Amino acid sequence: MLVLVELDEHGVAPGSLEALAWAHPIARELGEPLHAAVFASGTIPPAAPGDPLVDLSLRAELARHEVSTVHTITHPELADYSPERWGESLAQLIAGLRPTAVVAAGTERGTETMAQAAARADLPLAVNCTELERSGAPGAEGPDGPDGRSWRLARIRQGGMLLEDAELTAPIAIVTLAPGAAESTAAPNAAAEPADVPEMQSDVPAVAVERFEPEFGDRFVASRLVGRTTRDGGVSLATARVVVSGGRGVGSADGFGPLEELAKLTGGAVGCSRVVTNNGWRPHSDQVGQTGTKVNPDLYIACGISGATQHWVGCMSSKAILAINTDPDAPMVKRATYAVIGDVADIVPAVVDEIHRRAQ
Ligand SMILES: Cc1cc2nc3c(=O)[nH]c(=O)nc-3n(C[C@H](O)[C@H](O)[C@H](O)COP(=O)(O)OP(=O)(O)OC[C@H]3O[C@@H](n4cnc5c(N)ncnc54)[C@H](O)[C@@H]3O)c2cc1C
Repeated sequence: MLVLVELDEHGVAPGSLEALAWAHPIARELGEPLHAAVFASGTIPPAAPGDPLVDLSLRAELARHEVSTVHTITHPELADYSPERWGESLAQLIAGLRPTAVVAAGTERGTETMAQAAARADLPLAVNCTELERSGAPGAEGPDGPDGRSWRLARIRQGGMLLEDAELTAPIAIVTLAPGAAESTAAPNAAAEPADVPEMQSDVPAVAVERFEPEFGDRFVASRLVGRTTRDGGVSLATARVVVSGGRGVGSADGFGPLEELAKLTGGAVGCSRVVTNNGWRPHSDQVGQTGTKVNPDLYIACGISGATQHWVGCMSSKAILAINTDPDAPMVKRATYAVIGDVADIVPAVVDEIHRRAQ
């Protein structure tokens, strides 16, 4: 079984930690080793001695998730992200490895890469899955021929309004994990059973590293990165543990000042509803919901947001929701874990003042 592992500046990206945590019990159930694929472009810190491709902390993280082998995909054309090149690389790796299943986080990049890879490998793709298990006997014949395998899966559809049970028949199951559908914990006994994974140098985590160099023909068509804009610090909306989100009730772009301060004090990110982006108060990248980002923080603070279905599907996976609203009957208030009935322009500055007071 193969997991596409995305990296960020801290190592394995949060969505990929979830994908690893989700995949290893499935691999164990199948009695198969867990492999990881990483694109060794830019983000991987340099070399451990004798192992020039994957740094030690990354290997330790992968070992904690029972990964036995990491395939580092390297090519001069992969210095930057390119959906076509990533997809083609993954398709070539899949063709060589023939894993039973390939799993990626349902991030934008994970989904895009898996769609590219599946199309190039002529395999079906199931996105936003929450469950995956083999439903036929190993080696059983499926409609796709002797290699066809049957899988039962559950996946989230229609912006989160429908949980679908589905049957997938394919020689290799290509799936993405719905964001927030798994806890990003390490395997419980991974550290206790180092003998399960191949032995490496004593000071190097026991994960085998294999370099994979894809081939791109001269006429390979791919999009190319032409510029980069950096966010000024802070955490991303999709991975923030606290999201302070504002709706029409915030009143104006300036009304977001106290929300930004609260997000800063809680180490969180600012989100918003579509009314807010339609009004030009915040950029679309801040929008939470069906046509925005799906978030799953520990705490979602919904300020002056009614809780329309299209917004709710973007925040319903939050562990706790605090609604601040003047209307006690607003759907967001009814569904929230906690609610404060009042004017957002009074409540949020009061919370900010209280945090400052307690910090003194
Ligand atoms: C196809 C489609 C896709 C969509 N996708 C999205 C999406 O991705 N994300 C999204 O958010 N929406 C989306 N929408 C829009 C969605 O249906 C709602 O219109 C939108 O979420 C409402 O935004 P809101 O809660 O800010 O505004 P409103 O629904 O107008 O609610 C404002 C809330 O603020 C409260 N309020 C007013 N003043 C104050 C105050 N001073 N203090 C405290 N509370 C106050 C009110 O009681 C009310 O509950 C989509 C719609 C469609 C049709």
